[in-house]
Amino acid sequence: MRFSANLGFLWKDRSLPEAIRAAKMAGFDAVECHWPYDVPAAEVAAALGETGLEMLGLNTSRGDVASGENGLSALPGRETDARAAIDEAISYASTIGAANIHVMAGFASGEEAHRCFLANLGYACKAALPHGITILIEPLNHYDAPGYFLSTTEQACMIMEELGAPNLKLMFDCYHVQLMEGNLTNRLKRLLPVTGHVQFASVPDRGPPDGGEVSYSYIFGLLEELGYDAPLGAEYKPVGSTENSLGWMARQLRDA
Ligand SMILES: O=C(O)C(=O)CO
Repeated sequence: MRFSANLGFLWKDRSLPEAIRAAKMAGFDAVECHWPYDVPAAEVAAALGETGLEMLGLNTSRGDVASGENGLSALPGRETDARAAIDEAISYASTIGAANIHVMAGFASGEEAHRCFLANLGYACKAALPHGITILIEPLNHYDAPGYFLSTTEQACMIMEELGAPNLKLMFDCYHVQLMEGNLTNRLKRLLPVTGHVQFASVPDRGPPDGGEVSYSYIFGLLEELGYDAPLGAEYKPVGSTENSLGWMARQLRDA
């Protein structure tokens, strides 16, 4: 069982290179992040090289955060900005050797938004392919992100089927999926072949995975049984220091 530290939430008080070093010290097998763009990619690449950790993925930029944007790729009329964000993510990911890019849809609904998202994802998949990069789409729950375009794995599957791109996969975040759809066991069994990355956090608090309504020791065991051996993304919000939130990992690795 291997774990990836999501540095969008863990060691958020440190610079990205320092957070990578902290994740290594704490025993994580990999790291992932949200929006690394204000840190020069060379600095991130140096910290990854020094620690031997792989950056599994990053998100496309959200757009104008001050005005409440949370992604651009499903916003009709914003194709130029969406594709610039995709190009930026591909350039950053290829410099630091990140294998996945989560293309963020944004707040939108309806048929026009669906067509816009498909077209931008088609652009992203084609541009990412020569770099060996996988494009991920992630359903976000409507409690944290009301009005976000992509909110269920069912919708994500329809999009993946319609586009049919070989490098388009699902980001299965157990936290979001449990809040929107539940039935985690059957969904993981069914969707693992089209899943590019798995993330987790307690439900409903988005805290460490040792409390709340989901038994993650069961979910981690299930994933292992299903032969999924990629690092699992710890994307939770620690209360207090990240180090003090890591008891779950020590227990998990001890009991494995
Ligand atoms: O909320 C998430 O899971 C995201 O990756 C977007 O920030």
